[in-house]
Amino acid sequence: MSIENQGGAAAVDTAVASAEYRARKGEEQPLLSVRDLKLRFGGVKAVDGLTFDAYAGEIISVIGPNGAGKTSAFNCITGFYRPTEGDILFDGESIIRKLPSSIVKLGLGRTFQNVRMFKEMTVVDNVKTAMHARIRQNVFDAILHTPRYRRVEAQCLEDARGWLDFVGFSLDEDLLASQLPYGEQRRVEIARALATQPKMLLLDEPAAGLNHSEKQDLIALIRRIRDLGIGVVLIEHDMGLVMNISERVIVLNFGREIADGTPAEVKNNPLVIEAYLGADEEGES
Ligand SMILES: Nc1ncnc2c1ncn2[C@@H]1O[C@H](COP(=O)(O)OP(=O)(O)OP(=O)(O)O)[C@@H](O)[C@H]1O
Repeated sequence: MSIENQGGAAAVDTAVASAEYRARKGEEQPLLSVRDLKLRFGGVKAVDGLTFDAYAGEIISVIGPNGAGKTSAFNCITGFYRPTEGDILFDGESIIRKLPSSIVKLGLGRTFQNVRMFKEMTVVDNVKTAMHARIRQNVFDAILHTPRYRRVEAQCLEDARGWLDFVGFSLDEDLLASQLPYGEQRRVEIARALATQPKMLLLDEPAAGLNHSEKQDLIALIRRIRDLGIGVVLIEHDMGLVMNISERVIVLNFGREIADGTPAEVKNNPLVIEAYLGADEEGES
């Protein structure tokens, strides 16, 4: 895979994005701050001293060859793995000892490389379930179906439909998740993540398995999410999409960050070119 000659007419004005980022750095508190993060699996350094900041309302991509440590880093940030060393601050608070469910409640949502939904539940119920992560329903209200319970449920239903609409889901909300084509499952997964009301959303390979037109829809959707003021951090192998949409790109190789800059900056970075060429050569041998 090459990272050269990617991007396109619709790519962000990276010079402006870069200047804005530098102006913000030091002035504004980052929403997410990853500090010298390390994760080892036995002798393997999956993440090796990763440090970066991410801000609200910004689209960042984390790229790197297979095995570079991208998903491991995401799993540390979202509480699925406990890092070996380092710290992760979200909204100024350390989250490295928190459970994934608590991290979601703080406002850090995510999607997974392989879609994770309740396959035998309807689409709309899948989204409502995600909302329940934030809503406290009294067990007696639930059993007795009190007016309070019915009011909260009605609000959940309305919000779930709102998020399905927002992601462009146009099929029947009462279909089972297992009945959906793959591209629609991906949309609903993003609706589920949005329903947790994140301040920041981590998307793990959102374009994987999508066709060209679905990718165009995804690009528009990610921009709409950013326009809500939500920070978006994505891991992605589709370089056309990355270069088109990202305001900033962080490049990992062997668990280490080798570049952090605008798409134009990283595309021309010799270390990045070498990392990708090396990966291509390994693939060919
Ligand atoms: N649960 C695990 N146990 C042992 N080693 C692991 C585990 N998860 C990841 N690794 C190793 O850690 C390194 C980083 O893997 P990781 O999946 O984070 O990379 P990645 O950049 O997300 O790769 P890809 O692009 O292929 O998804 C690899 O060497 C991988 O083999």
